[in-house]
Amino acid sequence: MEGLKEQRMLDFVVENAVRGDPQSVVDTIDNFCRNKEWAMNVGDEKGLILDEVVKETDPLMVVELGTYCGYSAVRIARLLKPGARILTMEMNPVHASVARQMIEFAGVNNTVHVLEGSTADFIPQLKQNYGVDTLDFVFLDHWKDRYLIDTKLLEECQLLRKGSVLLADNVVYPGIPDFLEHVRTCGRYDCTNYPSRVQYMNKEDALEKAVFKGCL
Ligand SMILES: O=c1[nH]cnc2c(O)cc(-c3ccc(F)cc3)cc12
Ligand SMILES: [Mg+2]
Repeated sequence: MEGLKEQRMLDFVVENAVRGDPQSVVDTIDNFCRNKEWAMNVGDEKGLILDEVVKETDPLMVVELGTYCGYSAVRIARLLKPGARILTMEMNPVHASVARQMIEFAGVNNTVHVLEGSTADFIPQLKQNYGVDTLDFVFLDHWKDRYLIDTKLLEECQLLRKGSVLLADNVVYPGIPDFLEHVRTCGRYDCTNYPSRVQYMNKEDALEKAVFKGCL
């Protein structure tokens, strides 16, 4: 097996999925991860919960923290109405490159824009450099040590408004205790836990939804 797992995943999608069909890309990645090589996409089980929260939110402005190979960006984009936008941030240049190709293949590149670099740099730039007013939906799926810092940064940058929805992956495994403690006790969020399992494994995990109640 040459090269990186992520490159092999992209090759498998190009070989087996239907160009321009985001559902086929999602299904093919899940097939790859179940039957060939595990990878840390949010996956099909937690993906169904993600779908439900996206559909109930029906967002126009989405930010994703942690693109990886683009699976959840494609998964979210396939549910959005015309004019909706996803800005997704990825630190790892190889993953960002694979994600851009995955998003292009799925035909959602007019909806999804990959920002290569750190959330610490990009979040404070969203209003001025990316024309963002406030965010309707944020998917946190990057690194456990960044969830809380970045949530506070989103607040400080006035990017959240009453009703903004944060959805966090991995709150049980790998586990994000400081983030959970904050959103559940600071008084500014209404929280809901969605028990599930680690992608493609029989191990407990969960998603946490935190709806911002406004600054006052
Ligand atoms: O590092 C991660 N970032 C974002 N999402 C993740 C995710 O959904 C799962 C895991 C993960 C799960 C099981 C395991 F044995 C090893 C890593 C890591 C990340
Ligand atoms: Mg995750």
